Amino acid sequence: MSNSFEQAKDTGLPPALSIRGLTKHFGNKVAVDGIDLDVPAGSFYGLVGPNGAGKTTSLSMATGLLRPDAGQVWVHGVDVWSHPLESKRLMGLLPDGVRLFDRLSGEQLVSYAGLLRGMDKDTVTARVKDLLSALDLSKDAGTLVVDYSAGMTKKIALAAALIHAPKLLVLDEPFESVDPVSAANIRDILHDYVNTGGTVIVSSHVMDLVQRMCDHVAVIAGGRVLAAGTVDEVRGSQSLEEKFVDLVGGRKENTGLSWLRNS
Ligand SMILES: Nc1ncnc2c1ncn2[C@@H]1O[C@H](COP(=O)(O)OP(=O)(O)OP(=O)(O)O)[C@@H](O)[C@H]1O
Repeated sequence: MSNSFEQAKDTGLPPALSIRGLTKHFGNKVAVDGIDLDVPAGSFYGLVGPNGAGKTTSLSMATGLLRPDAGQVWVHGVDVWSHPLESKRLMGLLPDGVRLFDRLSGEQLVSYAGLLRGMDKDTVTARVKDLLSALDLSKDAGTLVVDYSAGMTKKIALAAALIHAPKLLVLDEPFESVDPVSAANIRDILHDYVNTGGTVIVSSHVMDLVQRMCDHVAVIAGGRVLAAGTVDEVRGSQSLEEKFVDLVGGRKENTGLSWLRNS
């Protein structure tokens, strides 16, 4: 894994996201244990790890939503915690499980996100229309978000994250509950975004998806980075799923739950 200074030497640009020594405790529990990570600008970066690995906590701290106990984070060279407004302008976020203003319609919610970002009304109106259409939500534009399904809610939150055309998109579990056609549409949008200079960080439990979709990956477990680099560097001659199981361990022999067997 290169550090931010090597990255700067290679491309003349700072990484899209650079993390050093990021740490978070909850009581006695170490949720994130001194993580270092560089996400190159223009990469499609997967973040994978078992349940409770520290992915959401790391992404929350990296994006200014949760104050770290220690460590620093830069987005395109801007310190997230000392320059919150400037860094947040560069980012679009799809957080995991954060409540939306769900008494707004989908159209109102995305418009509100654009207006909050200081965009003019005409641009917001045009982009909302484009986003709802690209995410197959046009016919539900007037429905209250509280009445959306889980997958529709993910998609409208993604639209709100995209409206200001950020340079870095951070997506926590974006495909959870999303149907296969919508997921394919979202992947197309994200690939197009990366091909035109954006950077995407996506956390996921679906190794096959990360292997196909991402060019870089970091494996996190127990609040530490176990491996990071290009997908090919990390997986070597194995599939990403096999490598993940090797790195993380924890496969159980199927000897338990005898009471669950019918024969
Ligand atoms: N607000 C909190 N209070 C106490 N403990 C927390 C809190 N948030 C997270 N944790 C703990 O920190 C650890 C990391 O949690 P985190 O949600 O970051 O994991 P994750 O990798 O995103 O997991 P998953 O894949 O299941 O979503 C877990 O042990 C979790 O129980």
